[in-house]
Amino acid sequence: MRIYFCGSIRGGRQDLLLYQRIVEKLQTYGKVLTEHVSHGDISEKGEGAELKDDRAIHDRDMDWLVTADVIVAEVTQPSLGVGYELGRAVAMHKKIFCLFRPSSGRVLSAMIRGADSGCQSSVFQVRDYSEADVETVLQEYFSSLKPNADAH
Ligand SMILES: O=c1[nH]c(=O)n([C@H]2C[C@H](O)[C@@H](COP(=O)(O)O)O2)cc1CO
Repeated sequence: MRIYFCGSIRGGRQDLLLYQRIVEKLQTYGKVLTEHVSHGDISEKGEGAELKDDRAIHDRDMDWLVTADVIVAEVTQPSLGVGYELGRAVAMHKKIFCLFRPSSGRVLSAMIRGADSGCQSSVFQVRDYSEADVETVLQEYFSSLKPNADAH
């Protein structure tokens, strides 16, 4: 399974340690295309600071998004890039799982929460969770996916 993980970079790196736990868990289900989002050496300046120009980052990520079987996004730390990736993924009819921590004190954007139709089979799902439960929540989601998603 090809998994595209979305997490804040220029929106702020406060949740980096949690992204690392998420990516580690996701790697037990398949290939994480955007593993770099969890790398501690990428600051809130982004990869572009040393490595790549912004167009190269955008085009590479969109190519990965096209090939992804499922998108997992940690949406607690607001990020324009994550919002953009999710909008593009919706247009591609991808399966999307968003994770939000109410304990942050933030209120999730209506454009993300409102994209979840509320039914369990929705292709766009938003899950409220607490940090301690992140692995369990991911396990529940991946075991609910149809077996043919594993074919890649
Ligand atoms: O350097 C980067 N590399 C990269 O892959 N991204 C992608 C992956 C992340 O899920 C998302 C983060 O967007 P933002 O930087 O606006 O928080 O955009 C974003 C940046 C910087 O904007």
